[in-house]
Amino acid sequence: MSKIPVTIITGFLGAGKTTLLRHLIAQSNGRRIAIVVNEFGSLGIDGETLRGCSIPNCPEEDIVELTNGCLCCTVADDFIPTMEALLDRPQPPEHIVIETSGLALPKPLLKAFGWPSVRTRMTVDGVITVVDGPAVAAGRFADDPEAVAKQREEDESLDHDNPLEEVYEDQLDSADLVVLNKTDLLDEAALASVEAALAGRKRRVRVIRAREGQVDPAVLLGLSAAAEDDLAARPSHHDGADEHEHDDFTSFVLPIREQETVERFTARLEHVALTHDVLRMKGYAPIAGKSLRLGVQAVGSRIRHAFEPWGNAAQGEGRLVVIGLHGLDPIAVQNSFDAG
Ligand SMILES: Nc1nc2c(ncn2[C@@H]2O[C@H](COP(=O)(O)OP(=O)(O)OP(=O)(O)O)[C@@H](O)[C@H]2O)c(=O)[nH]1
Repeated sequence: MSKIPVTIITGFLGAGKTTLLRHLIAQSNGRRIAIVVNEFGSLGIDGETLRGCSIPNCPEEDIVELTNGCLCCTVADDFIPTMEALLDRPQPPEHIVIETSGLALPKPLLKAFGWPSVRTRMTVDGVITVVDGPAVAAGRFADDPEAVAKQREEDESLDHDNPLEEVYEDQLDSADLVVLNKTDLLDEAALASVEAALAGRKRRVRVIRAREGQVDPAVLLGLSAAAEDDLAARPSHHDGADEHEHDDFTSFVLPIREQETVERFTARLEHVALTHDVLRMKGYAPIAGKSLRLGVQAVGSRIRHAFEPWGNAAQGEGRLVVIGLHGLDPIAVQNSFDAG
């Protein structure tokens, strides 16, 4: 029996993983693809976004959500049973795509594919790392990405005390393919500089540019990497550690009451982004006089919004998932939102 290929999509918070997945589903040409979405925090926004994608060949039951946080800590209880359940369906998927949380270290997930019940039936076709071009160009993960890449080549024991940088580098160092996304927000010189930094890394992988995650599925699927057999070539800052810390990051959900207008709501979000060091906000709000809800996405201070159906969510009850570094105070963020 041939093994079912699994593609892992990783990449930092807000890099464009869900956007890329939507494109992939829309272009799947009837191929039976099951999607497993792992979220950091307790509210599954990505799964909902995908379910609401209204793409005809994307049935809801093919989207499975794991919202219990870190995959590697829930492998036995959550992840393995989920994968087994997918395999045991009367019509098993032809391909499985896993979107990891933007804060996930991919290596523990790769290790899970060594589990006996999974190893015989699935193989990791490839790890695709989506990179947020503007965030890297702005030095969000390292003060000077090029200098760090160079230094890293020279010094294996380089001390990284920035948890963001560690996550970002672990995601890159597990990749079989890097998608440099949001090219519309960078000029050619900035793109070339980010590419140079990526090319300077020890693990050499192909980098392709993308806008709105638009990459041909033929490029993404079918890499035949068998990554589970190739762990040693994918270094991690956490190699050798039995457990890793989750305390670096925090996530909470704020209830959002009805907002007077779209502008008032986004102004409040902007105020939060300016006054607190938030990494990511996503959610939805009721807007006075509107039957649809307003979906919002914020990466740093860049905010996007669009009206969307309420789906299965309770009508009129808005929610905002906020993710930041440890110590981000929910009450202070709520106050900042209210004052905005
Ligand atoms: N300008 C621009 N925005 C983009 C592009 N791709 C994605 N976005 C926007 O970036 C935001 C984050 O995109 P997502 O696809 O939700 O990112 P993600 O990696 O799934 O985010 P997490 O699951 O929270 O880690 C959304 O507002 C997208 O619309 C792009 O190529 N250009």
